Amino acid sequence: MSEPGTQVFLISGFLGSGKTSFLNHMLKDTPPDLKLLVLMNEFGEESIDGALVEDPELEMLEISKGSIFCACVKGDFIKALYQIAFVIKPEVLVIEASGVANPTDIGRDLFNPIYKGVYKTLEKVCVIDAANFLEQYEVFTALEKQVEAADNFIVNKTDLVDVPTIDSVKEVVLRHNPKAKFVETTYGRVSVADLISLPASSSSRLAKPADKSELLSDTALEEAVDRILEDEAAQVTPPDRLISITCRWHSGSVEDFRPIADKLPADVVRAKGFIIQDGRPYLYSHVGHSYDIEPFDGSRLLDRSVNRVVFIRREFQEDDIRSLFAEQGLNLV
Ligand SMILES: Nc1nc2c(ncn2[C@@H]2O[C@H](COP(=O)(O)OP(=O)(O)OP(=O)(O)O)[C@@H](O)[C@H]2O)c(=O)[nH]1
Repeated sequence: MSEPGTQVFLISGFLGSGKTSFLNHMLKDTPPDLKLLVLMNEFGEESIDGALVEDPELEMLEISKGSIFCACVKGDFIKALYQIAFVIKPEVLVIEASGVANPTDIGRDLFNPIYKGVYKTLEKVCVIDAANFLEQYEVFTALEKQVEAADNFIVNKTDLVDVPTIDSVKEVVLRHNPKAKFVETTYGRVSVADLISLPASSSSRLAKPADKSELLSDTALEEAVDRILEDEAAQVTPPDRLISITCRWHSGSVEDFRPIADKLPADVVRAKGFIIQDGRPYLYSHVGHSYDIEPFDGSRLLDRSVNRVVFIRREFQEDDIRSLFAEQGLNLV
């Protein structure tokens, strides 16, 4: 019998398109005994998505502060893949890429000889925000790269648009990826079987962690990472110039924060975070020109000692956002 390998499933899609919503749906839809690992990648300096994953039992790794496909944290990504391939050895690895990722090189990364063929298959799904795609597509190169790289497309947020808009979105996607296949939905509710073929799970087939003597030494692994990063064909430059700003503060209510969300500079493309009021967390999520603040019932561990919001924007400055907090009398820490 051949050594069981790992099937890889990449979820791409622009900031706020609905990747985590789809991931949560997908996790409910997979057999409970399947050994599945999620690798979450966030562009923001601080991870918010980790707390949004609804399955408290889930095995999860997080790489924040940049895109796993860009030079900034690609080294961490390659090392994490090494650990996953030989120590964790899941049957399925689901990677949620950051919303600004350029996934062009993922195939080359996964099938690098250092992983000795452990990564068997790669399927790529791109989540599209039907309400914001046509506008974002004009501005952000990452979207074009994500569209070109994917096999399947989830056209999400169809509740917010009319049929001609959905048709226009698909037309643009097909122009860059003529083989694109589409599923339309809301809140990422898609039957996973329509997108990927998961292995029939059997824990008896699970591979054992490799013996330490079989693994590359730390130095050899660093050298392998350097070779991958130095590959001239690799696309390790971020496709779009964006920055992330993290704001933390202690006091204040949801209503104190709302005027800040109302007055955000127009170049903020995504903002999200948690506001704690009377010990209860509220999830703030801002995409495009609108936002929601709703009670959050997630079961994952959440730091309730501080309010924290991450803003992702195009202008490389933060004073205007910090001033909005000062105007509201909220002292940042
Ligand atoms: N109206 C509507 N809102 C949606 C839908 N899907 C997701 N949302 C909302 O859109 C926001 C972003 O959804 P997420 O699933 O966090 O998106 P994401 O792609 O993981 O976001 P990032 O990780 O920040 O890039 C959240 O407030 C969701 O509740 C949908 O189909 N319709």
